[in-house]
Amino acid sequence: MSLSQDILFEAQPYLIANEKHPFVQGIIKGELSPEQLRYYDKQDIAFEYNEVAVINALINNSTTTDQALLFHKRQDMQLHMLDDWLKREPESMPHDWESLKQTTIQPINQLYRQHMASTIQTHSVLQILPSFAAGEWMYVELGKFVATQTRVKEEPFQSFLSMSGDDFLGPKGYIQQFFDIIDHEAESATPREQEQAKQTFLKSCLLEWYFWDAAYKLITWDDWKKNALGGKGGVTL
Ligand SMILES: Cc1ncc(CO)c(N)n1
Repeated sequence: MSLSQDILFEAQPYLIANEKHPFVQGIIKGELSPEQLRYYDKQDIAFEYNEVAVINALINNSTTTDQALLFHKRQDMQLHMLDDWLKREPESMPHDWESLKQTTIQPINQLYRQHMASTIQTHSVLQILPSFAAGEWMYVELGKFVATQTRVKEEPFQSFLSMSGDDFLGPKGYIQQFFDIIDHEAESATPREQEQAKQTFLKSCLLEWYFWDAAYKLITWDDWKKNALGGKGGVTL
């Protein structure tokens, strides 16, 4: 079994848990409040900017020119997507550089961003790529899942999880190419390095669930503070 097959097998329970999460169910049914959507929006733009740094590291540490070109193409898409996102200015939340820079990175987002960024210092595509590819894979799979459900047609729900299309799917799509790169790099890696890469992927899948959960419950550092300083022994956030 290739490393990517092994990873995907172990990632299945995480995918099912993400499908069941009330935020994902809320996208399908159109049952999320403006506050929940705004929280997600703000945190996710900041998350995607962090991905720019991770993709840069993938370009820097590519072991072939083809890899570098693929990551470069993905980076181009990322920056265009962010540019389009920032141009949308709903009344509830202006999307511009200044307000984005002032957005507080909330606890789970910080944990996830740092989980991904911490792989950069390995200078290894095998260690960096799974941290990023997991979220891509999760969103594409969730997109396929919501497409099988009777989902509401109204915006913003309809456009949610629509990260599919030819760019990501099929044998030449990003997802398969990322897994091919992981398998190629695994060939010259030790079992321990392969295990580390797998655990990195699975941790990203877990943090995907917590990312929905934080948006669903609107969890902030203030909640963490109140919980810690409230003198009631704390509850699980
Ligand atoms: C948290 C998160 N994970 C993955 C994606 C897909 O890029 C996203 N937009 N946000």
